[in-house]
Amino acid sequence: MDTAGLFRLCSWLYRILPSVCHKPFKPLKEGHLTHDWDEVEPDPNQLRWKPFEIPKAPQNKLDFVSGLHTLCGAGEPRGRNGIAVHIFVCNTSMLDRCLYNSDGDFLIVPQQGKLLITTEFGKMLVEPNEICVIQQGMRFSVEVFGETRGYILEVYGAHFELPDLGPIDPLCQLPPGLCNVKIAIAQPLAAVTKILRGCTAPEALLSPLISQPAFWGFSGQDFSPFNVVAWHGNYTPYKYHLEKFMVINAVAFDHADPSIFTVLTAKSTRPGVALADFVIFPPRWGVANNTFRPPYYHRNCMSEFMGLIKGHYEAKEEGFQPGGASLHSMMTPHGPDADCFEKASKAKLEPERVAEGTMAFMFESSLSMAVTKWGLQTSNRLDKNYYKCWEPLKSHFNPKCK
Ligand SMILES: O=C(O)Cc1cc(O)ccc1O
Ligand SMILES: [Fe+2]
Repeated sequence: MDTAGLFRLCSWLYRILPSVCHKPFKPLKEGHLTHDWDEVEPDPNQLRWKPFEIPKAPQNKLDFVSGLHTLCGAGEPRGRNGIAVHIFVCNTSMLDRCLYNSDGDFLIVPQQGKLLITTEFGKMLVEPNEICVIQQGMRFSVEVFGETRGYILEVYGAHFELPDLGPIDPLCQLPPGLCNVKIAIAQPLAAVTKILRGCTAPEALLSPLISQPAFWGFSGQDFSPFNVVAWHGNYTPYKYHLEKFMVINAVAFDHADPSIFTVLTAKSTRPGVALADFVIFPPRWGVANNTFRPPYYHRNCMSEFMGLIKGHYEAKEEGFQPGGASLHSMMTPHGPDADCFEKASKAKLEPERVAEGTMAFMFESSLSMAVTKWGLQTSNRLDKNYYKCWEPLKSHFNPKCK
């Protein structure tokens, strides 16, 4: 039970047997999660990763849990203030085991492969271009159908909610803009009544425990952890199709801040400053006049982690690939690559489709994120040449020009 905004979040689950009947938890060596942000020296550079590699089954079988890797983050779960970005790569379903996160909430962004997620509230099929949120404490198990990859934003101490909409949330008309909860958010429909397998596999119920960046597990429960015959309440997992986002943009001139593309936000304790925003860059029209339409060059007070679900990101046609990522730390300069700059500077400013067939996203945080050892070294996916994409930029300043 928790509160977020004006709503008390709470659900009641009616079970065949209470969850409490189980053997003691034991620490487990599983996955590669951490919230040790001092593993390696901080790196203020613009960072970009090539697509994270998905191991091949059957030689290297990984499920959703064993294929989890922490890439970057800040803060920590004990103090209930922080975030982590994880990458998951897997090829095998979680068999006879499930997971809950006692530290925080997971916003899951599948990039390749569908996830069939069984929860205590019901099942959700989550495909690339959809996202789902599994909140603190909710047990779930993930079935996959081949090589699967995606991104996770974890928040400690806050829940995701719709961003404050200000003037685009009219009292007299429906629907309000951006991600409209009334028409768009789907919750699992039915309680699961008949998943009867219990936690019989070794260490079948896994939990990353507060203060331990590791999994704990128990086995020997002879009834299903999903033994819920009915539930009611508003604290549930949910999913959202990114195509349903109502995109708002500048229709006269200038480049609007990407916070207009915020799907969900997790508020920090400082009013107006997000612990983390989940922002998308969907297909849309670009119509602004007298404007350099791609993102401007900028340095700002947020950490910007970006991923690409499909297609090409408008500011970097090459190099930033689906299944890869980038991180621009606070105050680190970044912006369109030289190709994009040249093309957009010469382009005729007619209405044009932007980002057709594409879905890029950003996890933007007011915290200063550090990268893990896996991110900088072990994953071996860091693009050492990223900085070169800006090298061809040349000065066009010519005071004699009319
Ligand atoms: O850096 C990025 O590519 C993300 C971004 C996009 C945009 O349109 C404006 C600002 C911004 O940080
Ligand atoms: Fe940016």
